[in-house]
Amino acid sequence: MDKVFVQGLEVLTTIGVYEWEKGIRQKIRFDLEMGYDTKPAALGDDIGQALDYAALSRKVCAYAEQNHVELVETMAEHIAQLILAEFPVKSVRVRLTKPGAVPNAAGVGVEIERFARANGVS
Ligand SMILES: Nc1nc2c(c(=O)[nH]1)N=C([C@H](O)[C@@H](O)CO)CN2
Repeated sequence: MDKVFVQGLEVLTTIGVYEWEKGIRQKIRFDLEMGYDTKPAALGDDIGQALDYAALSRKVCAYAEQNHVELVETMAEHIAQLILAEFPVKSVRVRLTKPGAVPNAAGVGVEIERFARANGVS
């Protein structure tokens, strides 16, 4: 399956399990990979048949900025379900990194993969 990806998409949001985290915004980073047939867009050289990674990135940023959760797991799941619901993709892989959350680690986080249902509804 072809893939369309977005790498290193950074968002400032309120996320964390500790009280001190609930009053601040922290940076999170998304690496996204969508299963999508790119051939029709390529044959027609047509953005209308492409998975528009700019539009997708805007939706992800808006959601992550405006919705505050405790766990990186929760945010990753919400983003995966948002993409499956709003874009005609076959699958989505979401890697969410929280840089600087753990001293001496460059980043921590989760990576999940979710699939569209067979009938195209997620
Ligand atoms: N599996 C997880 N472990 C932890 C999380 C999380 O979201 N998932 N979050 C925290 C704190 O919010 C941490 O990021 C603050 O430094 C701790 N462990």
